[in-house]
Amino acid sequence: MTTQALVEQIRRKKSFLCIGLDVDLNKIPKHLLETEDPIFEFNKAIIDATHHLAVGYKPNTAFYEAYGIKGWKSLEKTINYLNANYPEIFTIADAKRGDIGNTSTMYAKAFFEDLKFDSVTVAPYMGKDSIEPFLAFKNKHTILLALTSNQGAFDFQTKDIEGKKLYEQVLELSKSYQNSENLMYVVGATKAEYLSDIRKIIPHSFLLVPGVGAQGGNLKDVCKYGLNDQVGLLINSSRGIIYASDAIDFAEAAADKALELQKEMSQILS
Ligand SMILES: O=c1ccn([C@@H]2O[C@H](COP(=O)(O)O)[C@@H](O)[C@H]2O)c(=O)[nH]1
Repeated sequence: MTTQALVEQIRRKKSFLCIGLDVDLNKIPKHLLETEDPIFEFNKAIIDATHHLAVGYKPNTAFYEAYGIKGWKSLEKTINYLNANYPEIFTIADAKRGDIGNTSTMYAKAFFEDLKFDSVTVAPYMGKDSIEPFLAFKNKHTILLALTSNQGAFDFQTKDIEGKKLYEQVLELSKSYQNSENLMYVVGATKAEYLSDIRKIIPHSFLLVPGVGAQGGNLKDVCKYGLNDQVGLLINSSRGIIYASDAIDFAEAAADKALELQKEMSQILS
């Protein structure tokens, strides 16, 4: 998907919401456990109930890998279902990959060619030759971890190195990579106070912002400095939406939570 198609969808739906599909079999309604593929049935119901309110879905691959080959099959069915039924939706494989060049190419093929995701999250720690293989794919997006939402972000990412914070170095250096127009960045909603400085370095890039909802991040705080002329934000909420109810009405309850965020976004955009 092109960035322009994503921006058009955001403007049409008045939403920049991304719903995280982090499926935990201990948290989903019990009746689904009797079906052949509970993870897929759960995702399908959530997607059907919320697709008009969200512009993206983000399965975190850990929640599928944890269930072995069955989990990977559920991930494949989920992305195929999205691409077949809602082709306008932006899809993110939250896999946090990155390795030496030839291995990164294989990761990129797995997520962009085999599973046909629009984007994948990548860790920047191994540098340029670990990231450029992902960037080589046209109309696919590489979402680089910049300043993450967790407490451990302060262990390394905010450390001063030669007068700049490490995450600032990541943002600046990555702009010089080949095909850097295919880059987006992860910035946690819990780090909203850094967004004004971040926007000085990457004013035009899209940011994937997890941490709203269960982690305590706030939509308004993020939008204050995070928005740009193309909106430039994808706000993710996973547990706060998909586990709104563990009863038969789970999909409707998720839609209600998604609607609350979409309404707030619609107001902010107008
Ligand atoms: O900095 C980061 C990077 C990724 N995540 C992921 O986003 C979701 C957040 O889930 P919630 O339930 O809305 O808290 C999850 O998949 C994380 O692994 C993040 O939270 N922070």
